[in-house]
Amino acid sequence: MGYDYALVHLTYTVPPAILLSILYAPLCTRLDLYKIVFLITIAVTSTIPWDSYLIRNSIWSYPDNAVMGPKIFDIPVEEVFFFVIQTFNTTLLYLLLSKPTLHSIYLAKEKKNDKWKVLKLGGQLGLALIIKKSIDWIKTPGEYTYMGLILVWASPFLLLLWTLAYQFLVKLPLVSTAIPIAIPTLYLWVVDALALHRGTWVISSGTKTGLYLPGIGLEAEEAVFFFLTNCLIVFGLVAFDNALAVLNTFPAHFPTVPSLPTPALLVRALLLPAAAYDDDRILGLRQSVQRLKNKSRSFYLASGTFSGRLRIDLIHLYAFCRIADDLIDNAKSPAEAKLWILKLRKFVEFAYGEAKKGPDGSVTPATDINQGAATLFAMNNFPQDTLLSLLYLPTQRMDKEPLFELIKGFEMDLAFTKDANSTPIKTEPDLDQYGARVAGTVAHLCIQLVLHHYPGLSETASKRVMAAGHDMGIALQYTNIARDLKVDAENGRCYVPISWLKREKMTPESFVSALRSDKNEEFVEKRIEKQRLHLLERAFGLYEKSVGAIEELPRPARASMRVAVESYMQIGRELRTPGYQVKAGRATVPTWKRITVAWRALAGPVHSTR
Ligand SMILES: CC(C)=CCC/C(C)=C/CC/C(C)=C/CC/C(C)=C/[C@@H]1[C@@H](COP(=O)(O)OP(=O)(O)O)[C@]1(C)CC/C=C(\C)CC/C=C(\C)CCC=C(C)C
Repeated sequence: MGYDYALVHLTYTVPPAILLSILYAPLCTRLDLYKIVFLITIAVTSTIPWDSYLIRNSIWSYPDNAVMGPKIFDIPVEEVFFFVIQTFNTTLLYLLLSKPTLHSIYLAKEKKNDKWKVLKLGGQLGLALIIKKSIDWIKTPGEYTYMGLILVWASPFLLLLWTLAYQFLVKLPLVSTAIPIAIPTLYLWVVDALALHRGTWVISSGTKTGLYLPGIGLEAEEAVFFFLTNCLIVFGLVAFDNALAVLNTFPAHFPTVPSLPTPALLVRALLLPAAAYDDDRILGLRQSVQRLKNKSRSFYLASGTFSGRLRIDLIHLYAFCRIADDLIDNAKSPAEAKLWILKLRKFVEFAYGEAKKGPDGSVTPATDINQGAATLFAMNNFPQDTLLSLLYLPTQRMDKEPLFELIKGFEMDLAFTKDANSTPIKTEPDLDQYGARVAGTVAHLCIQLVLHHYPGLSETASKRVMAAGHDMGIALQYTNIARDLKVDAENGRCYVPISWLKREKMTPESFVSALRSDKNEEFVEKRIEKQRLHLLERAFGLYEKSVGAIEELPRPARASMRVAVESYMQIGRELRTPGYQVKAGRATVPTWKRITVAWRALAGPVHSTR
């Protein structure tokens, strides 16, 4: 009896497991736990018979003085623990690295005889040849026996996973495929070489090739073994995510998706022929994600922490809001902006207008991509690259009133006709109303989506979170205005209420001129800063009043909502830091700080104005 093998775990496999667990804990969902347990169960059950066979046939062995003693089917318990910990570590690394990935956008509809068929067949053929060769090697015992045994065990699983998930294995970013294979493989090569040199485990000499990995002197079989086992784990996870992406993306095939899909449902999703995929849905999602990625660093980061169909709905909602705001903001004339407002209203009317009431009073809701009037209207009136995002706005899951209110908010901006003095924001209540329209509404819609996907909150609690969300939306809008004072001034806009400016003996026009100038006297700069701080004071007042309500939201959306709010309010915290200089007209939050803020928000309630 000895502790050498146990020591290998204590020194090399357990510390990374602890580190990865600490890093991933705030991001971990029930679905992630399900994936981890699923993968470990498959890894352990599929490896035990093979490993046991190898030990009983003396391909490798463990000196008595290196292991503690207890065995399962002749395998030392330390070795069984190895299957568990290796799968755990590689899985956590994969989950961590692929958190930002929205898997649905990597699905691809297949057409007859396109490149996908060739690729799938090529991979299958390659793996089938490997299986054939390894059987030949096993049949003639000798120096290729161990290599043959490794390949004959791993390749059929790889063949199966390739057949089910080849699209994702090829298309996913390398950070979700190659990196989580490469890092644990290189690490385990070093650990294995050290253990072999110490004699913790021994490979018999008659059944190995005698080839070594240059540099660390590791047997080729061991190098192949660790590479393939990590491939198996990552391929398995990719197939799992492929199945989830199919389930989440195609409601026509899978109307409802349980929070923890059964293995049978996952297999059914993987077996859906890629020719049956709805490519408009995939393209629409790709366009909405691209818009989110290009336009908002805060919400893009936050979107990665939401999951399933809620994440998809929020991304389409963001795209709709962004498209509407941009069409109006970038219009070449007030007349064009007015026309966009009319068109947006009409589009929303059409999008909601298709619900039909039957003679018995039953309501047939509009389908979420309206093949009827809304589609036709959008095709005739909106730019090509906005169509799919508009059409996939999740109208059946949200009220229409907030959307009309949002458009009313955009309409308020049209009042800035001649100069900044024509502002519609005369008093603080005017600014609150503007914030309620452009942001309170967005909060209402976001919360509605959350409550649709995670139902069960009582009516009173729902009302409470809606009211708090409304205030939080206004808080974000105040922050947005404080950040964009200079940018808005360049466009002749001033959102600071006239009543506030009056106290400083300023008008919107003089305030805008000061913001545009680089040569202000110190007292003018101080006045500008005072207005910015006043806006932020109100922003944080509203934030403090409403932030607690996030903890009343359904648990699966709580932490993600915290990230969305906190990563935006961080802009306000930066602006409030004494001595902070606004660069290029806009306050930005460095990436490392964004990630830290998001991580802290995921870990638990934040409640901080500083
Ligand atoms: C995670 C994810 C994808 C969320 C989507 C959130 C979403 C739909 C945002 C829409 C943003 C948008 C373009 C709205 C148009 C009107 C507008 C410009 C509003 C301002 C947003 C700023 O966005 P951005 O900085 O990108 O815009 P500009 O560069 O300035 O043009 C706003 C500041 C409003 C955003 C308001 C919210 C997202 C609501 C926040 C409140 C909650 C989520 C509720 C919290 C819950 C409780 C219970 C308190």
